[in-house]
Amino acid sequence: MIKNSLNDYINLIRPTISTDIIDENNWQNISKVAQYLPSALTTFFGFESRLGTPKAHCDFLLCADATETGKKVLGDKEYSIQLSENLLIHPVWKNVNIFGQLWNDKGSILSEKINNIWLEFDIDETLDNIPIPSCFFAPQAIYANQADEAIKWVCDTALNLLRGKSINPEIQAKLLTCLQSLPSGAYVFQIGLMLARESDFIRVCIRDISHTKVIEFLQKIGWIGSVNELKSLLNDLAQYCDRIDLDIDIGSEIAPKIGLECYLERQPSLNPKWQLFLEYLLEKGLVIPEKKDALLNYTGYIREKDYPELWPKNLSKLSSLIGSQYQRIFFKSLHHIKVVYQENKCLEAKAYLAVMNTLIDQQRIQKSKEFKNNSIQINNFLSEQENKQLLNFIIRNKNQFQSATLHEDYQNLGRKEENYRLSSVLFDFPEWETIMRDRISSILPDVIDKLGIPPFPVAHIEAQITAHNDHNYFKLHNDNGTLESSGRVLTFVYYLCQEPQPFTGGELKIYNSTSPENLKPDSIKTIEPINNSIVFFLSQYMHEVRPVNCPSQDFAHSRFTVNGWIWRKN
Ligand SMILES: O=C(O)CCC(=O)C(=O)O
Ligand SMILES: [Fe+2]
Repeated sequence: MIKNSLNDYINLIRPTISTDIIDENNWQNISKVAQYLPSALTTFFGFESRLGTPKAHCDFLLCADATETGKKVLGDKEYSIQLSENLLIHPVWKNVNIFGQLWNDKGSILSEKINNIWLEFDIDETLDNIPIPSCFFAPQAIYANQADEAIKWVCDTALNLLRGKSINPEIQAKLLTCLQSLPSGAYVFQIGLMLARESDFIRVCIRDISHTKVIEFLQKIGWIGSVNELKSLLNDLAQYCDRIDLDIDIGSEIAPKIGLECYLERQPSLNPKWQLFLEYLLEKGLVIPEKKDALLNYTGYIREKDYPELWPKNLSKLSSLIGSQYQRIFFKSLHHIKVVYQENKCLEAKAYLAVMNTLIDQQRIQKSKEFKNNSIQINNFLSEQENKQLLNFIIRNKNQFQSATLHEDYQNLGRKEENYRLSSVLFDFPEWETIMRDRISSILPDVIDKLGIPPFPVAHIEAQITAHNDHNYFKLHNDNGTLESSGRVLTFVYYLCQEPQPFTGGELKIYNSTSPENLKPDSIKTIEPINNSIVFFLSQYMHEVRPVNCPSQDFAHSRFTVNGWIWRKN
């Protein structure tokens, strides 16, 4: 229908997405929407998948960003690409366009305050009319102390324009109460109207609200629902997720339905917590097995050379201009999973599957590929029986452990601050040390091969046993940064603990960097301390042990490791 429509992008990614997520019929309906929208509207779009039902049906959403052409398409009259006339006959699109015009006006409050806009389309079975979006915008963070100032522009300008009429004063008052009641540190990152659903509610999304503060906040703003149920759900989710954002709907009352946006760092291949989280959702009946598997396989990227015939024409033209150091890719990632809670209703989970079209630096890709292989984790390293025996040995020898912080060995790391490392260590365990050394030696050639590093002559294997109990950690360091430690080539860490795991946290994070100065947060590898697994990595990489949370504080419940270093002969 229009030239260079979003359908060019849809057709490209379509073959790479499982039919357990989006079936033929759903794709057709998504295309009916996308044909109206210029691809210049977005570099970041995605699908909302209901996980509990076998129906492979997603809704479609896209983000128009203030720093990209998306903003211009929505309302810059001078720009070469405009919203289609066919859309603008509808009042909702007219309002979006008027909103977009003010957003594009440099001196305006919207131009100052709004970072991006999301348009969300409910994809219906039979979709013959023009698509109508619900609309969310991302304001600059709004904290409690900015409530009075924010409420004015949010209601009088932003929501007013989108809705096409002023917001009911009762709802405005409720919104103000919500903003004022935000716990310290928490902020609103998104505000939306369900324009497609004829609902008067205002959706408010809140970030950096600790899960322990959610209930207090909800009660303060007058939410009615089962506090105990929600509390136990939040406690469960907090164990699997790195962050939970809170979505509430504000009308003259707070809606009983609460959305919990669950975020995990990185993608499933680099963060095993995704799998654990999805298994939890499966156990609760919130995701069907097919969709769980499809989600775990969703991540990936698409390059021009993979699908030359499907590659959008306008992008091919661009790629000849940008030169060979940069390459455009479509990157598919799991954005987050939302769990929806409402008293006396079944819980529901929805996944947000993102597609990002971005330029990447070839050299950087190569580097991070190399890094991905620079640690390996092997499960079931000892037999089940040995694993239990070693654990019992450690627990029996509790009194032989000494504080790690004070030990001279760690003074060698060049970090002498007292609180750099908190844990306790056992240095003397000759029988088990021999067993561990032998086992490690026997697989070492294979490990070196898998890591893709050149073989090196081994001098000796140094080992110790470490216990991380409640609030213990090991801050960022590397293991061979001093003259004395420079002969260490590989670090190994064998994890053991009681089952089920009596602590949370304690992940080992390995950075793609050998110095603390240029840590790249986009290439961190997270290792979960899985019982009876062993990890090997290059000692030169910066790494840290995240704080352990071990509520019982019982020594026997610690995160134990037999850890050490493989030295190079020189
Ligand atoms: O316990 C771990 O996961 C890593 C320990 C470590 O970095 C060390 O002992 O140097
Ligand atoms: Fe270390």
